[in-house]
Amino acid sequence: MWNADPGSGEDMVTQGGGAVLEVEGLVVKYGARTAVDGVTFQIGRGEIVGLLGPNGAGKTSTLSVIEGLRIPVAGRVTVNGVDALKDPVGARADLGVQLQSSGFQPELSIEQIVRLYAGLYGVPLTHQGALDALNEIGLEREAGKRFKGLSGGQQQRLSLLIASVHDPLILLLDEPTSGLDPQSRRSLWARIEKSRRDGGSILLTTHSMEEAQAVCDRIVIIDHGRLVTTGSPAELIDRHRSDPRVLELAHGEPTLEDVFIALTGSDFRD
Ligand SMILES: Nc1ncnc2c1ncn2[C@@H]1O[C@H](COP(=O)(O)OP(=O)(O)OP(=O)(O)O)[C@@H](O)[C@H]1O
Repeated sequence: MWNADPGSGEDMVTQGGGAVLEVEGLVVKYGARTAVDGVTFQIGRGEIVGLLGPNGAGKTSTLSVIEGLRIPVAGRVTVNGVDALKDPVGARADLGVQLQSSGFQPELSIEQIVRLYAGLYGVPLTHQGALDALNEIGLEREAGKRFKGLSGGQQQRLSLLIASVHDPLILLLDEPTSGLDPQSRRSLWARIEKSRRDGGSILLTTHSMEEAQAVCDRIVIIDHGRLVTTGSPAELIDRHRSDPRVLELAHGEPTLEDVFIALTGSDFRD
């Protein structure tokens, strides 16, 4: 079910009738420090794209600009044809952003949180509607609890539900499965796949190469704020399988992780 190697990213974008997200020449600076240095990539309709890179590569900074939380020094972001820098509110209507746990109101119950965000996104839910939505992620019985009373896996499932409650065209997920046990991780993957089946596109970051290989149609690798390469997991492995650095790292058949380390180096990052 996962990673059926749908072909190159270019093909996906062309077949899908155009990109739903275009990032072009993005430059993000913090003072004198350049965090993102001219990154360009596109996401086609129904694509799951993994934005990968070592610590400090510029992934979160890139997502922050797409989400409208940070103004870039240069570049363009287009969400379903809308210039996200000129019309951030218009662009946000098509985005589902996974909030970090600290973003949720501590005094509200889970049901109230779901209904609050559904209302904000313009898809108000009744009491039963909220319970049905919670039932989908196995949290119906926790409806009266506070967010902090949920386990890590339950919190992640809830934040993914809230990010996707309005069926956004594009879901942006920053390390959606970090710290989760294998069961919760699989359940999150299933929900991500469901969003895609419903016609959505997903841009996610992860440090798990196993996850990227399993879930993503296409990988965009960045390092030191610059695009290193892009392609489906199978393409990246095929393209680099004879690279001496990959041959040295691989134990048998090369993996995406072997290619990733070969391309980004084995030094520790900040
Ligand atoms: N608010 C900030 N102020 C100053 N520098 C920042 C800030 N946020 C990020 N940086 C720097 O910008 C660079 C890119 O950071 P960013 O968080 O985008 O990387 P990342 O790829 O998401 O890293 P990680 O995998 O560790 O989350 C890093 O050098 C980081 O130290």
